[in-house]
Amino acid sequence: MIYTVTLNPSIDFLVRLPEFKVGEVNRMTSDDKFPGGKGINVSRILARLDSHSTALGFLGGFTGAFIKEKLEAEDIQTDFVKIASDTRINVKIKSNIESEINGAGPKISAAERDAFFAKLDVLTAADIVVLAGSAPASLGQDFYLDVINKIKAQGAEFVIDIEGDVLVKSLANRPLVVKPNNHELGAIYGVEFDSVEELIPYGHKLLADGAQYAMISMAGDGALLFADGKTYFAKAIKGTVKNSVGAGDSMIAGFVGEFVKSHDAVKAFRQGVACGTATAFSDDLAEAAFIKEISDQVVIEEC
Ligand SMILES: Nc1ncnc2c1ncn2[C@@H]1O[C@H](COP(=O)(O)OP(=O)(O)OP(=O)(O)O)[C@@H](O)[C@H]1O
Ligand SMILES: O=P(O)(O)OC[C@@]1(O)O[C@H](CO)[C@@H](O)[C@@H]1O
Repeated sequence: MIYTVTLNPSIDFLVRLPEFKVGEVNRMTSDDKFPGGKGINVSRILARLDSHSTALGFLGGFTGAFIKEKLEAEDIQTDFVKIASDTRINVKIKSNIESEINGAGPKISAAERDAFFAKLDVLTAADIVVLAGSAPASLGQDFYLDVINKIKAQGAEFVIDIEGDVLVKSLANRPLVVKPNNHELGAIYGVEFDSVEELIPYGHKLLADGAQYAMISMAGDGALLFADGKTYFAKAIKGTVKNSVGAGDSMIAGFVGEFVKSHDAVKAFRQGVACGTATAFSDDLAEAAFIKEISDQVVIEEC
């Protein structure tokens, strides 16, 4: 069974306007509200690919109720800890430039934190847990290290998609796959990359430091896979970007969903790239038929 953990879910409030003018009243031309947060996005894509997952984390207030209702309407099993504070709302501005304003997240009490750990008691060696996105400020990013210890103690595998030094610290526990984007990878190792070639040694470093597989996503510049000492490149597919929010999460979902079935990392990478690309070219997360259409166009070559 695949579990996803979203410690800090969000309603993604997507607003469209022709030009965003700072310091003035801006009027939207249209808007949408989506259930968001990285782990939740992974569960939503998995469901579209007919892969079952259970979404875990913290949800509270009217915002939390909205997310739960939307996930249940998509037949996604949920087992969130109900919290006293409201789940955050993240604003995604689609305009002449794309901007995002993400909340710090609600207060999580000690009892709510303990209730979350109790949910992990069900994990077994047959499970994979996808940990994705920020932790609410009240928990702190180091909380992930305790969660990983618990997952390992239960004998389960984990996948981690978070920013910063906690990602690096998690590598020693052998995550199944990690997927920093090129900017996150540069920030982790304190380097700036001018070309794809310059990224490659750092992708192998992720494996040397403990990751079983690593992908590096590069938005409109494609993606890299590091597997069994080899490097693979997937060239970006051309298309019209509608909303790239969740492209990275879709890529993780595609990889994990396929890897669970075939244990073939290259096949899983292809599905990951297809899901990420299809989401970038969709208003919400991608639908299954579009993922299939894009998948036929993905070309992967060994570098
Ligand atoms: N503009 C684009 N054109 C083509 N493919 C794209 C584009 N944006 C994303 N993709 C595909 O989706 C993958 C993941 O996207 P990206 O690198 O933006 O992830 P991310 O930075 O983690 O995204 P996010 O945090 O918004 O979910 C890319 O490697 C690429 O294959
Ligand atoms: O603030 P975090 O947890 O880092 O990221 C949260 C978020 O930006 O990530 C998803 C897209 O990847 C969105 O659904 C959500 O709003």
